[in-house]
Amino acid sequence: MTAPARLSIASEYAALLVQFDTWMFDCDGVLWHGDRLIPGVIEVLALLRKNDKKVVFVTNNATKSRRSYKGKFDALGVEAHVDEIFGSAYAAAVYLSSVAQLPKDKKVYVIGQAGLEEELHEEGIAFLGGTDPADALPFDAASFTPDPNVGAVVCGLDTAISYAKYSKAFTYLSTNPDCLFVATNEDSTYPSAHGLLPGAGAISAPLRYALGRDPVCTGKPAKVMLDCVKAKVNYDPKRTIMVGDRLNTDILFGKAGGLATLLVLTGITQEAEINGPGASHIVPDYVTQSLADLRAAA
Ligand SMILES: O=C(O)[C@H](O)[C@H](O)COP(=O)(O)O
Ligand SMILES: [Mg+2]
Repeated sequence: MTAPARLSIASEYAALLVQFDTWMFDCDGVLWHGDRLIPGVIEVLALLRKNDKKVVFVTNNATKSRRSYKGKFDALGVEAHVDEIFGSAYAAAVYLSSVAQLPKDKKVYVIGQAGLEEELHEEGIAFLGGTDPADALPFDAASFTPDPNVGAVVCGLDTAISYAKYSKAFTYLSTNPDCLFVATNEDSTYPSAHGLLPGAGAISAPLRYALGRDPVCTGKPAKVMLDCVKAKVNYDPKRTIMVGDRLNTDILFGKAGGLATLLVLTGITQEAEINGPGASHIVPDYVTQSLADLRAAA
């Protein structure tokens, strides 16, 4: 199994800058932890833009829409434009409208937060559940009447998850064989500003177990996520690099898309997963400790 090239000297970072015109960045664990920016990120992104590089952000975090991510970038002082931002909430909405072609009279039952609702709305898809306060009330099976127009259940990171939400989603999916089951992403953990927390994959897991059925995943490494990028961004895969912190989403996404891959160790992946006997079979092209290391290329 080939080993990744461990970057360490300025000339190696400078060589990457010359070799790649388009830089795709994962967000959680690469740019920030929660609302805490990783030091050096602003300088590196500014260096890339100064060198006329294309910058794209591709996050599996479905809690925010592209528009609300633009607000987060602005608040953190990071230059970003809505058309450079791609989230798994957007990919899920595009999947439902353009790939699954959910009939216009059908609705989506949402397990997730405002980002998912905003992207569904933007795609003209009606939904219920999500952040609706009524959905947080205790579940009463005797009085629950499923909405007959629900044609899909979409599950994303939901920090207000409840048994009531699981029961409604389970009812829609178990009583209607035609009801689509979509997961925005399957990240097992979320690198918050205060350490790891359960990720979206841990939110959909109880439904998968109860149903004995796997959802269609629209986030990285799924092809539909890269198709969303391709539809808006013109790039040459041979001169594009994907920078991520998780092997089974970001690096797999890059490899599947024919991109070069750079793993950073500021997020999920630990050293033992890329070196030694327990190393993963998913091998990035390059590894560096932090995105900030690219400042050496200046
Ligand atoms: O859903 C999750 O678990 C998190 O959003 C996860 O951190 C994915 O975010 P990304 O690293 O793709 O920005
Ligand atoms: Mg990440």
